Amino acid sequence: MLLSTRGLSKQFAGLRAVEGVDFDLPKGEIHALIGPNGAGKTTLVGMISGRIAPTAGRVLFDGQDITRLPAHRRMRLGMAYTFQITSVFARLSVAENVALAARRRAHGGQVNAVIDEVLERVGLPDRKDQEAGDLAYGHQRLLEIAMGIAQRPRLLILDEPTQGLAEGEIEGFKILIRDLAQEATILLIEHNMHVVMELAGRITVMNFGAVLAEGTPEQIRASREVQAAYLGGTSDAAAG
Ligand SMILES: Nc1ncnc2c1ncn2[C@@H]1O[C@H](COP(=O)(O)OP(=O)(O)OP(=O)(O)O)[C@@H](O)[C@H]1O
Repeated sequence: MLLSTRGLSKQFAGLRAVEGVDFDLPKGEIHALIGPNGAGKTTLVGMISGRIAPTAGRVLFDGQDITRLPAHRRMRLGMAYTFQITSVFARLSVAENVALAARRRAHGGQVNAVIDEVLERVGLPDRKDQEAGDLAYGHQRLLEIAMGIAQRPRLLILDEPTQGLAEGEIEGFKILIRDLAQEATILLIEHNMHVVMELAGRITVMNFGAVLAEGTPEQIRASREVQAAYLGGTSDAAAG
């Protein structure tokens, strides 16, 4: 396993946002985390990445207990995280944004090589010198992914990466993720069920802070519990 959680829990005041989650992510998998709004997905991933301190439980990365490691130390171990809301530096150029991320792992002349390589991979090589804030929204999301890849992560966590993307951009995103999966394990919080069903090898469904179901896309699509969580059990919500 590249990543495991055991009994991972977070309470905000009286609210149990995440409760006793045991989660396992094998190396090389594309894994989707889905669930209704407020199910606890972002909180769970926040505890995995080190942005949120758990109330109870443990996080293991490549066999090491990292529960108490700060986020920047987890990055150095090979975790990269892109946010739900774009987090690019609007006044810096595309290349400068990538350089900030690349310097976490590369040095000197290597940084320029990493910039060229990752911008090529996400399809933004022509945008290198443009101010990031001037990019179209979909391109800003791709830039964020480029910043993630530039850290050469072993685990890449993407929080709602296709939100706000146009249909054509989503096609490009799927190709990009399949390509990235050759070298990194991918954990994807995603609301677009078509993307989830096409990309994910396995899916974990959360509801009310707990894991409701886990399985292949076929198993999740067929699960009555999952259908109930999404639509009161009346339809095949998980299919689309
Ligand atoms: N900092 C916080 N303080 C208090 N409550 C919070 C905080 N962060 C999240 N919550 C609550 O915890 C619960 C889980 O939220 P979380 O954002 O993890 O869900 P989610 O599954 O990611 O939802 P969405 O799909 O809408 O992003 C929600 O009820 C939310 O209101």
